[in-house]
Amino acid sequence: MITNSPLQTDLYQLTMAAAYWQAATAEQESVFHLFFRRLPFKGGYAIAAGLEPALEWLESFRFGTAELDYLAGLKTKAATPLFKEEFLGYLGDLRLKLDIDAVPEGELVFAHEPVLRVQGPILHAQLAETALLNILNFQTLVATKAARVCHAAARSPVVEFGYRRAQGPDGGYSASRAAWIGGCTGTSNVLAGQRFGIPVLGTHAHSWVMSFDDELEAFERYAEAMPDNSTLLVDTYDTLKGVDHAITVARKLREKGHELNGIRLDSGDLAWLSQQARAKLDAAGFPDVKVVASNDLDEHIIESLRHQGARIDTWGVGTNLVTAADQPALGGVYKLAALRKADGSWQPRIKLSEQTAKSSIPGRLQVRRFESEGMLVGDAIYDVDRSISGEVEIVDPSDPIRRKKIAAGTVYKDVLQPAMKAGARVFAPEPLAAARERCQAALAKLHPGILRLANPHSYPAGLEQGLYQERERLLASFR
Ligand SMILES: Nc1ncnc2c1ncn2[C@@H]1O[C@H](COP(=O)(O)OP(=O)(O)OP(=O)(O)O)[C@@H](O)[C@H]1O
Ligand SMILES: O=P(O)(O)OC[C@H]1O[C@H](OP(=O)(O)OP(=O)(O)O)[C@H](O)[C@@H]1O
Ligand SMILES: O=C(O)c1cccnc1
Repeated sequence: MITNSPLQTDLYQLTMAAAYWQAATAEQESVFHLFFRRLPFKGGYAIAAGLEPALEWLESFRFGTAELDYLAGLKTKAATPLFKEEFLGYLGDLRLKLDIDAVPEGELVFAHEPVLRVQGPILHAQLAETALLNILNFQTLVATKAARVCHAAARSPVVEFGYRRAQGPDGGYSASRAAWIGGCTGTSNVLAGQRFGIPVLGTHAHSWVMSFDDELEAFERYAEAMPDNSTLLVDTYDTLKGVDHAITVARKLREKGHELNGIRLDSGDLAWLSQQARAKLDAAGFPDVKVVASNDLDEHIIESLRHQGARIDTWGVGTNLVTAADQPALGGVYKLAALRKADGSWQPRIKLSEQTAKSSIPGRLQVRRFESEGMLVGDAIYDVDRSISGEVEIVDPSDPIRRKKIAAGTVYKDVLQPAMKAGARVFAPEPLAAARERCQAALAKLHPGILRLANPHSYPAGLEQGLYQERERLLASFR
């Protein structure tokens, strides 16, 4: 795995840092927000993930001798040093003094809402941008994909099998973590098991069967070695004969006081084969032997298989989950939203765009999430420096005609929680299971129409009316 380094950044962050330092604006107090503009997978929600590794990165931020020596060796086209020695001395002493307010891991997040609010000296906030985006974009994407896959599987377990096809060692490692937050039951990735406490699960490969002259012998030898942990892969030659061989082994195991765990299907028509396999296992007296299926599964195939009446108990999902194959990047951005003036007040900053919806949201933002009768009813992005109370009107920044009024007195919580103050953690790292539970609890509060995979209802998340007007005013001032 990559060890944390302050060089996990784009060169322009360091050249800007040098320029802030030279311009004597490095200490200018600023606020940035990390957010995305569109929900991934054309879905109705996203699941925030990656905060803990992001905090670890921020905490470990130090330029040591090796990093400074490397930067000292960088040259311009004119063969002069890119960075002044004095600036490198400044970097050597630099400790990030940022305040971080964040959406907790496993919590729901919607388009335009800050996943993180980063406040502190602008040079510090700038040096954190690239690593924060890298960590949060990917883990949020995979946690969301996992939540979709698990939703398709209804209550049956989904095991993440993706490490071999993930985007490199670190991609696979982060993906196992995020997939568990999003709802997977376990992973085949042993390192993720050790580091994060995720249950490790698995069957065996085709190579095991191919290493013997016949399949029955292969199954018998495996069951001898793993009498209480055998799920036999039955599709190497002829799947239904493979099921018969597995039943023979299940009988022998039972004679010795053990039970076969399951069989795995990895090719062919998984709906039909699972029904045939279930019928054979039940008829032979093995109703508790599970049918596991794998083979390029994703949420859409799983949903289709369930509608076809497939008798699959456990789903093994690799490639499409850990690579988020249908949308390989989230597109989260990190935008400056406010600067503190000499008198202590905050001055909003906005990035303009041709499309109003793509212009950034100014201010120091928080998200108020409203709930009625146990279900979420809407999110209002508001500026913490403008109080909101009474009836709240939410305006969709992509389509201002879409508005929703939330009655005064509706139950709410503010979603962003303090995570760091002046570079120090506010809370001890939580067990990963807490994020997973938070995710399950949050999804249970979403209307089924929003959870739907295809063409979901859109959850009312947008700008609180006062913030919307302030943004319009700022936009108009530039026109
Ligand atoms: N009943 C089904 N309905 C929808 N999709 C299915 C069904 N059964 C299998 N699939 C999916 O179809 C895709 C391709 O399966 P296909 O049968 O073409 O290849 P395969 O069985 O892997 O072939 P091979 O023997 O070469 O491994 C996989 O993504 C698989 O999950
Ligand atoms: O299809 P995915 O969702 O990515 O799930 C993981 C796949 O990896 C394994 O295949 P592989 O051919 O690598 O090894 P095997 O010989 O054990 O089947 C396994 O059998 C699954 O098909
Ligand atoms: O244990 C398994 O069955 C497994 C593990 C990784 C990839 N495919 C399958």
